[in-house]
Amino acid sequence: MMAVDFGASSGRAVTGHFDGERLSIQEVHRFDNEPVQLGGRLHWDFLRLFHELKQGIVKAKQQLGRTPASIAVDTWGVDYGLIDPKGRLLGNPYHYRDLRSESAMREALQLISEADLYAKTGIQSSSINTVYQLLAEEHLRFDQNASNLRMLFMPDLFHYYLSGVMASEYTIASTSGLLDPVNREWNIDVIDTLSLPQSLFNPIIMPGTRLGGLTPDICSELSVDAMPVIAASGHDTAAAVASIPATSSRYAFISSGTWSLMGIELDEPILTERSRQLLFSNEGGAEGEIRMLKNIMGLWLLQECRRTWAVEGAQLGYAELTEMAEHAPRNSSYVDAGDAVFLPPGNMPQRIQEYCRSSGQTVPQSRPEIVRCILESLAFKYRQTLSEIEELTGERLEHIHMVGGGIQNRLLCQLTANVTGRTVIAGPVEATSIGNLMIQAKAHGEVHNLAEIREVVRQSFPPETYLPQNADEWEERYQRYNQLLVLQKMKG
Ligand SMILES: C[C@H](O)[C@H](O)[C@@H](O)C(=O)CO
Repeated sequence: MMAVDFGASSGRAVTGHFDGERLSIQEVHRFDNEPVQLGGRLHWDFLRLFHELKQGIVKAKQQLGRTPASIAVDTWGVDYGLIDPKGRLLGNPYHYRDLRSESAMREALQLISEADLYAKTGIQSSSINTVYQLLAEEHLRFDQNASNLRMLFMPDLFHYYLSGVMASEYTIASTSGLLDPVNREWNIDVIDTLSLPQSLFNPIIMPGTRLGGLTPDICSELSVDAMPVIAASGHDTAAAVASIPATSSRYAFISSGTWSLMGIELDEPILTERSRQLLFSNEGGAEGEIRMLKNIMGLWLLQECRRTWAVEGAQLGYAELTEMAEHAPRNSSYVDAGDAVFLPPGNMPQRIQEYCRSSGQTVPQSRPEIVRCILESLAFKYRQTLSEIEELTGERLEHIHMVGGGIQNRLLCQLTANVTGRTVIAGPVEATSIGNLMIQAKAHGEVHNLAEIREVVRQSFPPETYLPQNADEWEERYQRYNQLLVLQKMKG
């Protein structure tokens, strides 16, 4: 089998061999995912990404010596492409960090209240949500043809160009702010209230659905057989959560990458006014369960600092940045890693210093101090989010499973254990690709449910454990962080 995982900053094609007990994986192609600023708007470079996908298929066949048994694509959430009646893509998809949807969000909330929208869709209100992006869409506002257009989320868009089949896979559709989290279907009432054409939306399919084989064009272009295209779990976070090597059900998870998605798995959504105020979303899982989670800015803060420092002439690797933070002077400045001020691209070191200055804190000057401030602020945000999850569920969670590329930052894993006072179980790094591959294995009937998938992951990719250290010292520092946030909120 092969999985193609598109993250917000990089992508990879990974082959997987499942022998009935263990999964072994091989990365056959890795590539950068660089968005493009064009005419003041931020876009994904879809043609480039589709080319990289095809490179991945060619290299997978070379590595395996035959066409893989199947393929599935997963990507980040919320973004989409529009397809015209002739099946053509109407331009490069917009990037969710493009701020075009902010005004559309304000307009939408004139038509339906935030509380009502949350009760009907269970998604935290954010301008990145697909619902607001669609309302900002020129093609829908001014195009006579609007009612003949079809919307395909990023993984569905790749699957369409591989198989010719249009459909909306459940987990990715659940990131839109347009799905009813109870019946797991489009919320027509919301769609009509916002005057979006119903014809835009494709039928919802559940994870593991076979869409069809590769098109003859793709097969002849790449000299491969028509392997099945499977809509495994299109949303990368859902694929990552599916591969958590958990033994019990009472744990919190953190899917760590460009974003940190922190939450818990539930049978049914929590749609209370309190969960809305705390900015929790109810996204869909690989077996129809609910991932109640919060979007936290994550390592995007570090990625953007690294990009800014590169422009200043300092090419710094992530390991180097972490090393610097390990030896940084004692930090006492924090930012709220949930604050939307950090969403758009830009000079992040300056934005962090400005945040500390305007909140009356010591301003971190050096790069090591800024990295340390970021990592500690993330760990404190995880602690705050953990207590909110426990408040909403009424349960104490004994440990935290951390998965994804971000766990390679061992300092952040240890800080998370220290600040939360809980055991952190870290792994696998390639959780998204592994989850994608194992849901394909399920579609092939090789495994039957999430519990079996997690047993395979545990045996194949043993996780690492971090135990809390110096809990008292971190408890006192967390209280200071909390006071700071409360003050910030009061200052609005
Ligand atoms: C916008 C983010 O991509 C989305 O909210 C998040 O869930 C994700 O997909 C992270 O990869």
